[in-house]
Amino acid sequence: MTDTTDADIARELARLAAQRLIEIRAENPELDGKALKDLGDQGAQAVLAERLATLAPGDAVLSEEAADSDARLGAERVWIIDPLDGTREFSEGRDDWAVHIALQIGDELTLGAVALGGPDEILVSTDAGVDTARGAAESDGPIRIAVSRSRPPELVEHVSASLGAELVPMGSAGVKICSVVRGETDAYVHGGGQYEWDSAAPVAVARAAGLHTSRLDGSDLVYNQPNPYLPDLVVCRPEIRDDVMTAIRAAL
Ligand SMILES: Nc1ncnc2c1ncn2[C@@H]1O[C@H](COP(=O)(O)O)[C@@H](OP(=O)(O)O)[C@H]1O
Ligand SMILES: [Mg+2]
Repeated sequence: MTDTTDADIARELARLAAQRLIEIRAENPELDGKALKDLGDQGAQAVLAERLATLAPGDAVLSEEAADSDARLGAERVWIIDPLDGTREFSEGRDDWAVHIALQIGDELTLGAVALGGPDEILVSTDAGVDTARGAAESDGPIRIAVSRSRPPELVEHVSASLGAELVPMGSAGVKICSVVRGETDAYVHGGGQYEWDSAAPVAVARAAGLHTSRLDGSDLVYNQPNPYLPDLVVCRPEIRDDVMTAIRAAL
């Protein structure tokens, strides 16, 4: 199977799940809070599980919404998926949520597709143009750091203060990483907890766009590990990497 075909599968999976999520919200106007979160998580997971079984039979899957299995550790091909990232924002009727579809082959995160707030806006790491998207929206003002709107890590306040940066709150790790890809922000800094599915797909897109991606200590983000807990990361424009990493070191 070629990368192109895998990218087509990833895009299609992201599109179908995002479409389903839009339908779920429209069909259940009386629901809010936990009930809508659960319906969204389960509905998107069901679509993805069904389509993966058809489009990529034999591949292993690591999903936020499915039981984990050791089988993925010995598998050559592993789809790392978050059927609904930004669950809280989805349940509040906002559009800062995403569907994450990544493919790990062997030791390598080979591609990612991220649907942003619905089926019409999908970033795929293999698309021409991903690498030039951020150029259009460069800013001369202060560095803009995307940060969780519901639980901003304290560390980011320190990083922001030492860089003289502006914080831009939004939901979903995928939305935040893609905001850097699209030049709407300059960095995403996160610490304190997250899992592989929260970052794999958008990190693949960010790498394809030429952005810096790493753990807060500068080490590589590594996927398909026995424990999928991957609690911190930084994604930023390469031009500001040294300043951002210096500020993070001082804040840790
Ligand atoms: N401290 C933490 N521990 C575990 N997961 C966290 C976390 N902070 C953020 N996340 C996860 O990262 C995603 C983005 O969060 P945020 O919008 O606050 O930045 C959310 O994924 P889900 O919506 O898939 O649960 C959230 O659960
Ligand atoms: Mg998530």
